Amino acid sequence: MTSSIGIIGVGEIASACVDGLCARPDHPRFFLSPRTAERAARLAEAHDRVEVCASNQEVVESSEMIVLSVLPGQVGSVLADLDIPGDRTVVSAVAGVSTEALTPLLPHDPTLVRVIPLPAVRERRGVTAVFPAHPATEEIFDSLGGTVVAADEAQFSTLSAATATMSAHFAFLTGIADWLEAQGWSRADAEHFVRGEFGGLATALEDPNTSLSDLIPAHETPGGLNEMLRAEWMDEDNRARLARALDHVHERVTGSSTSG
Ligand SMILES: NC(=O)C1=CN([C@@H]2O[C@H](COP(=O)(O)OP(=O)(O)OC[C@H]3O[C@@H](n4cnc5c(N)ncnc54)[C@H](OP(=O)(O)O)[C@@H]3O)[C@@H](O)[C@H]2O)C=CC1
Repeated sequence: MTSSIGIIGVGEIASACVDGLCARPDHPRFFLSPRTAERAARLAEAHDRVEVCASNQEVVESSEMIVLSVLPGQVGSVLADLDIPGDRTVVSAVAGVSTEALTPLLPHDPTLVRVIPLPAVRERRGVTAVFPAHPATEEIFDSLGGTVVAADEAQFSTLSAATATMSAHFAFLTGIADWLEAQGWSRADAEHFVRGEFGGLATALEDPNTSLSDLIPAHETPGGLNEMLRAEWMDEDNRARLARALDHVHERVTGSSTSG
């Protein structure tokens, strides 16, 4: 595995990666940007071989692989201040900023890989999209839960669009709790019940031998209540609206620029 990883942008997703990787006793050394001092200090205190550098450039000097995990609107100014040698690998987690947009910001032409890590990497259960194929990057993210490698950047961006569905999932669960509350349940009981109902379904998702479409009949009785709700709620119109909403997000992520 890569022996040293630098992190520029020690935010939510990068710290989830560091926590996840540091669960392995043989984890790489980490060199963190000093910008988010409190979070970087927590990571350095929690794990062996994790150091906070004096500057972003020191992160670059110390690391074989540099994970770039700032917000899309920050990436231009962050890279303008850095000199990244051509023998480094830059792994960009920055959403929606294409290789074409990043390349002019990396004049020494380091290897550039794009990834979409998800928060579950912290528990080593996050499947990360990677483009292009890059064995060292895949090894890192395989150890955090798995990877899918896109054949081209257009295909990669479809997974970026798919990640936009997470909060809608929670909005769906909130809608069920809202309905229960409107029927007279306390908010606490309604939420407790919905959390239990859906938390229990995670196990079904973990079985790779059952396709998602097979999980539908596995969770309904013919002519039963689940079938009734699904047919009325997730009808053709609703599925088409979901596909259209994904199209719109996809259009947004593919029309990217470094100004985010
Ligand atoms: N969260 C997620 O689930 C996912 C996020 N992403 C992408 O990953 C990137 C990071 O997201 P996330 O972790 O959620 O965002 P955060 O806002 O939590 O993290 C961004 C970090 O970058 C730091 N930063 C800003 N400017 C600089 C700088 N000049 N030098 C060093 N660090 C700097 C910020 O510090 P400060 O707070 O001081 O500004 C902050 O700690 C984004 O592009 C996002 O789109 C991709 C997949 C999933």
